[in-house]
Amino acid sequence: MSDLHAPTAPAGTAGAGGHPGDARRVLLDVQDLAVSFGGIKAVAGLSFSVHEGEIVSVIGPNGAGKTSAFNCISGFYRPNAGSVVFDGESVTRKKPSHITKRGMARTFQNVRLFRDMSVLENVKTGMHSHLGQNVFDAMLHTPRYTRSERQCTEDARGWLDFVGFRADDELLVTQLPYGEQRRVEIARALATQPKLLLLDEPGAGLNHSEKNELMELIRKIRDLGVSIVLIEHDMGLVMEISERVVVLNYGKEIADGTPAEVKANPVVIAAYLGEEEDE
Ligand SMILES: Nc1ncnc2c1ncn2[C@@H]1O[C@H](COP(=O)(O)OP(=O)(O)OP(=O)(O)O)[C@@H](O)[C@H]1O
Repeated sequence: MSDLHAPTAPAGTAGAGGHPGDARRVLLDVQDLAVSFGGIKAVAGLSFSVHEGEIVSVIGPNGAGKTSAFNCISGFYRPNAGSVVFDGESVTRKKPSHITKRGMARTFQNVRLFRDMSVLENVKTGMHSHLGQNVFDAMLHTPRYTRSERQCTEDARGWLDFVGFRADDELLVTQLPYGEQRRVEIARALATQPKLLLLDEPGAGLNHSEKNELMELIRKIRDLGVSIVLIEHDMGLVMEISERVVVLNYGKEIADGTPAEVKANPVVIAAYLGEEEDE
């Protein structure tokens, strides 16, 4: 399997929005991010940062702007204001393909896989950003192409194995149960060799034992040197897995701290109680 390389630049100090006292290098720094849709301010001045090797959860009531923030950070939405600096480079308003190449990968709230492709082909699409093939190699099936295809298949199977995929990788993804589709999506994201992985509600639709396996997998990914940011509604999962929790309400962060700090924060409690009253 391909090696995953964590960034090797020297450690700096925590940037604005980071947790005080965290001396690890800041990998992602989001400052004053904003995006609106018509009159709706989905993200309204969000600032937070993520350090190398950190697991951070982003939580908040429904409609708080979590997915919109992910979409701005990963290039799927163009923010109206603010900045996103990733691994020392401004990636604000850059295309998703550019951001993926720089080392940021993501999954989606509703699994997004190529429905007419097999599991293996789906994972192989994650590798195209860093393959040495060109269109002539592919057309003429040169020895270089054949070699690289073989390596690609081997690596894709390695990632499927890593995420604990148990079914037949020649199946179409639509033939898989939901939990397995989620694993394939994570395998495809890992195949891009990311430094940072954004997971949008990875626990949604999973049963209790699948959620435990997911937590194990997230820790395994972090142990490769990959930083992880997850949006998640399952508070049990969030509190157990996260080193730090960023809480959003109305597009802004209202708290940023350890799970224990956030759980005891009256502003956070009020935001969630407000949600219950709205229902
Ligand atoms: N493409 C869009 N067009 C119009 N409005 C949008 C769009 N994307 C998000 N919104 C609106 O922006 C607000 C924030 O939505 P977003 O999905 O980011 O919240 P969220 O915190 O991820 O919510 P949930 O937890 O329910 O997934 C909502 O009012 C939503 O309706």
